[in-house]
Amino acid sequence: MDTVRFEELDLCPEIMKAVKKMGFEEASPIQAKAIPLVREGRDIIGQAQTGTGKTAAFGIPLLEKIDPKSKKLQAVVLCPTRELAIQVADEIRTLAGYMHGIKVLPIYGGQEIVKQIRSLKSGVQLMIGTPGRVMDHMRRKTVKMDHVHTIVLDEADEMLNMGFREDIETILEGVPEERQTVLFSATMPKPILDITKKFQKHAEIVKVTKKELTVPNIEQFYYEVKPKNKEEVLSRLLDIYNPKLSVVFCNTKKQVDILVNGLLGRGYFAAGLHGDLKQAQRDRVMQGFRSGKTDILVATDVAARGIDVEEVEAVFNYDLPQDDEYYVHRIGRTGRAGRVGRSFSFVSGKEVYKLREIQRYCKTKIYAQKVPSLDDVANTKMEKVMEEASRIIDQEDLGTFIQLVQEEINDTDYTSMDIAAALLKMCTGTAEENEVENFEDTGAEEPGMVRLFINIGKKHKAKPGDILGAIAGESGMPGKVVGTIDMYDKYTFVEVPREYAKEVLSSVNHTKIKGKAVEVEPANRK
Ligand SMILES: Nc1ncnc2c1ncn2[C@@H]1O[C@H](COP(=O)(O)OP(=O)(O)OP(=O)(O)O)[C@@H](O)[C@H]1O
Ligand SMILES: [Mg+2]
Repeated sequence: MDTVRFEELDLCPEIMKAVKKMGFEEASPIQAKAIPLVREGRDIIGQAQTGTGKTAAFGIPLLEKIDPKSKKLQAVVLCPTRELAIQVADEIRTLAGYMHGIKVLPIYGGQEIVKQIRSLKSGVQLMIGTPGRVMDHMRRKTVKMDHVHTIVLDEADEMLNMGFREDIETILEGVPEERQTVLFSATMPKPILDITKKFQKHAEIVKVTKKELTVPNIEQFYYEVKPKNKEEVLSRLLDIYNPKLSVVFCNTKKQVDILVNGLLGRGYFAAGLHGDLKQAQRDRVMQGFRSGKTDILVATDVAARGIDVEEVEAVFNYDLPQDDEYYVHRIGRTGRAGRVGRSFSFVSGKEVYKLREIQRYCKTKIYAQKVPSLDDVANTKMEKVMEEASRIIDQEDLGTFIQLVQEEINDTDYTSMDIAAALLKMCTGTAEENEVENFEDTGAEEPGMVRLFINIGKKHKAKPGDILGAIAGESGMPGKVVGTIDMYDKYTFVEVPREYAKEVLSSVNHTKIKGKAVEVEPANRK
């Protein structure tokens, strides 16, 4: 980052104090470039990568332009989503924390209009709103635009796309012509730039030039995954990378709901966000996510733009986005303000071509990765547990625990190794079941068969070619298991018809046969 200190930008002392309190040391490049121009009153089109501080780039000069003595509405920021309106209002309020007499109000659909009208009457100078609700207030005359001198369109390209264009036009027609109009986004597709001519006067493009549209501190990966395996692969990646917070993007509301249920069923703290939820629910979901109570936000593109949550360490494209720009915005939910992040995109079949197109558009490389196996997941969990165990051994007093283990050894015929292994197993938890349904290629030789790798216990030694009728008999399913393939001591590969596989696994667990069906392995055949 080019370094410009906030001192050099000549901010008013109150804002300077707030900026320091927020922990900003240097102005980001877009802030350094845009603040002086917006302050001069110029119309600008500001473009800079995700998470590089565009909000303060317009928020600071906007606050400086507000006359606190007048209680009239003076500036309006338009945002494409309700969550973003709330967030931008919060950031600007924080920036205004030491200023007196400035009222900032978010206005969005789904919130009680009567309450909004009451707040508006109390003299709001700066309104942050979604286009639909702002228009609504203009129609009701509960908002008067005649003293508005500045309008900001945050995520301008999104708002000017077909969906919002008319609304924006209507709003701008209601604002005095001598206004200043400022647009910001991380992406500015050419057609949008043409449209902006209609809204702005001699606009200057303020672009922080970078080759890539995405920030370099996000590592970008992709996985080829069949649609029905996506949930399993997502779980494995979550287990391996263990991100503090993650955002998972799906293309439909229905998929969001399905995935949230699936993840909850697997024991993850996930919540969904999409346009069919009531506003109160949406607020609850965002609050839960911001506070870390929910660590996986599953969302449609409503969460793709602008949302800033510090600890998001991973973004998943569960479905590949339809538009290239959306890829940029979605993955931009991580790696913000110089932090690092990772993005994982799932593609199946022909979508690989779409992914190539996205890479060309973003001018970045998205690296292909192999889906981690259950072994990889288990190893990662094991490593983490062992790391923590080493720390405890080195740093903590284990006297009483050692004594307890010793007593257990004296009372039983277990070794300390048995006890350590059992505890490790408890800590790491092994993923069993489910796999059969999810995993297509388990390396079975015959079509329609699934290969299982199971621990049948030493006394059940089976030879290659045996029919494991004995096990099947014990588990109450004679004749369903078809044959063994390989032998590794007490571990045996068996091949069973796909439709019986899950039943076999669970019945092997039920009977007294020691051990469990530990894994479904895509085994290497000779
Ligand atoms: N100069 C700065 N130094 C450090 N952090 C900053 C600075 N300016 C802004 N930030 C912080 O960086 C984060 C990202 O800022 P912001 O949300 O404005 O990004 P953005 O450029 O609007 O991204 P997007 O394109 O995703 O909307 C915020 O948490 C913000 O408080
Ligand atoms: Mg933003």
